[in-house]
Amino acid sequence: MREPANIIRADFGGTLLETRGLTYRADGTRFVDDVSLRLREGRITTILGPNGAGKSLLLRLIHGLIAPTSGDVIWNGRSLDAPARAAQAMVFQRPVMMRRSVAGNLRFALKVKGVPRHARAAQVEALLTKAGLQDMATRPARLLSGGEQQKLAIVRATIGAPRMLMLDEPTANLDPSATRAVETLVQDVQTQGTTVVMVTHDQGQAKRLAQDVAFLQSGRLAEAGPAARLLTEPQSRPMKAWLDGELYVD
Ligand SMILES: Nc1ncnc2c1ncn2[C@@H]1O[C@H](COP(=O)(O)OP(=O)(O)OP(=O)(O)O)[C@@H](O)[C@H]1O
Repeated sequence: MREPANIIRADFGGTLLETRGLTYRADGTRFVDDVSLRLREGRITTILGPNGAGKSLLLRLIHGLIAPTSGDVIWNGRSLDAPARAAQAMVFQRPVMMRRSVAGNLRFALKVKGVPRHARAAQVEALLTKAGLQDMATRPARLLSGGEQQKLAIVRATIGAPRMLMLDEPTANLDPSATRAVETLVQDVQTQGTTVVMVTHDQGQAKRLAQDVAFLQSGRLAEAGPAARLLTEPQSRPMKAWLDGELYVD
C-alpha cells in the first residue's frame, strides 16, 4: 500500500527510538504532524528546522513529557514506559539548576541515581573535570554563565549512563568558545555509548556533530537520513532553502 506523501520513512537501521505517526494538535493546529522517524542507536541525530517548526515539541513528545494527540513512541521495540523514560535524559535550553553549589547539583543527582555516599566525591571530581568546572565547585550553580550551566547540566544528565540524551538547543546564545566546549562534551557522551538527539538551529553544528539529521517544517518531517547525504544533497524544498540561507515560507 502506498503511504501518504507527507509521511517520510527514514531508512535507519539499529533503531533505538521510533515515532509512528506522531501528532500533537492544539487549538485546531497540528504543531507536530504525522511524524514517523527512527533514531539510530549510538548516533548523534540533529533535529533541524526553522523557528516554530515543532522541534522542541517533538523532543518533549519523544521524552514522554507531553502526550501526543495520536501516534506512538516506540522505545527499543516497546512502548515508552517508566523504565524506558528512566533510560533517557533531557537537558533543556535553559537548564534547571538546583539552588545548590555546582558540586551540590552533581552530588544530589548521584544520590538520586543511587550512587553510595562514599563513592560520590570522586565522581563529582571526575564530572567537574570533564566539564572544565573544577574551579567553580563551590559556586552557586544558578550564578554560572549560560555555557557553564549547559556543561554542568550535560555532565549531570550523564549520571547513571542514560542510553539516550536529548538536548534542546544546547548552544543557543553561546559564543564560539563555549559552543566548542559543549560540542566536545556532546561528542564525549556519544563516545561513552549514549545515543544523542539534539535540536539545533545551527547548520555548522549539524555538520560538525551529526551522523543523522531530521528536518522539520511546519510540524512535518520534510526529510531524514544520514547527515553526509542530506546536508549536501537535500531533496526537500524547505531543507534545500534552509541550507542555502533562503527565506522559505510555506
Ligand atoms: N504544549 C504546547 N501546547 C500548544 N502549543 C504548543 C505547545 N508547545 C509548543 N507549542 C506551539 O508549537 C509550535 C512549535 O513550537 P516549538 O517550540 O516546538 O518550535 P521550535 O521548532 O522548537 O521553534 P524554535 O526554533 O523557535 O525554538 C509553536 O507555535 C508553539 O507555540
